Amino acid sequence: MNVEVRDLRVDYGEVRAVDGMTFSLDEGKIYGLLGRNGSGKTTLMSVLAGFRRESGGTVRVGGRPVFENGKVTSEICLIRDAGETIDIDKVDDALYFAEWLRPRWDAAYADELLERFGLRRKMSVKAMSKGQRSALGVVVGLAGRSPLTMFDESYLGMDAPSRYAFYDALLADFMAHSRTIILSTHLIEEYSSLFEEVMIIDRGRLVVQEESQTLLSRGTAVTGPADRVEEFTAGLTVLNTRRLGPTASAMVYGDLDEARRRKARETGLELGPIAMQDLFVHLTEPSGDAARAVPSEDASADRSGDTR
Ligand SMILES: Nc1ncnc2c1ncn2[C@@H]1O[C@H](COP(=O)(O)OP(=O)(O)OP(=O)(O)O)[C@@H](O)[C@H]1O
Repeated sequence: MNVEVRDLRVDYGEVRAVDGMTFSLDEGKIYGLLGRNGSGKTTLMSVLAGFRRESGGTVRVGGRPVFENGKVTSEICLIRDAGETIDIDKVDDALYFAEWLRPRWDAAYADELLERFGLRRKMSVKAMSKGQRSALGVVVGLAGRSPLTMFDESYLGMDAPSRYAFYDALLADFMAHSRTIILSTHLIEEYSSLFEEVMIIDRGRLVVQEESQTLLSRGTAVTGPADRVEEFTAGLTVLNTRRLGPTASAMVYGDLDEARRRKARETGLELGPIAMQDLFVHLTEPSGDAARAVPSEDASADRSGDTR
């Protein structure tokens, strides 16, 4: 299901949690939603799921408004963190409700996933560990096959083997049953290979929306003698510089064409990739407006109010 958001604002009293976001999401893609604590990820997804009404702007999912629109919300699933299912008695009840709510529910697949995560239908939800409750959320989110499925830090408490089982199941099921998936996470490196596109939000605003590979290709680590690094990076957007004695390593954001890359190598500089997590940290630096200084085309369109 495609998503169209225009100038979205969400206020909690005096607090503006989402501050004028405009973006579009395509059908059949996996999006990573990244942002520091309190940047507005949960609020944004709550509005996309129809749990909360927007304070201003418009939200359309599959071309239709979402809030208090049962036809649309039955096609949307937002799995939040592990505490949410705690009021439900047994795993069986959680699955019963999920099946009742979700028109595309696949019961056989739900059973397969339960087994994969070591869960049983008779288990008491209250007695489950945090990781087991997260795994139950994953089962509900995947077996629901909702055309817009969102997982909001749904890995909390899950150990590494369970998280990897989640990533494998998500990719395999997405390949078999295409839908729009949004994954919000702080485990950026672990998740990054799942994302086709990345959205970075900062203080309620969208600062980057890029294909994952494009975003990664915009970051380059330039390493070598400090004076040459300084000379080479003059005029470029430098997110961060580290010095170790006479050597410096600068994190450059922006496209470096082949001529520049050749020049760097000829002057004895090394060029390397930057991890998505490092890019994220520096693009959302509270002190500097790095991302705002070097917006992606999509995000700059967002701020100027253009449509994509
Ligand atoms: N119910 C609420 N009442 C008042 N303010 C709220 C409420 N929920 C969220 N906020 C505020 O809105 C802002 C965005 O919060 P939100 O939970 O959407 O961020 P987040 O990006 O999901 O954070 P985290 O990564 O820590 O989960 C924060 O400043 C938060 O304090």
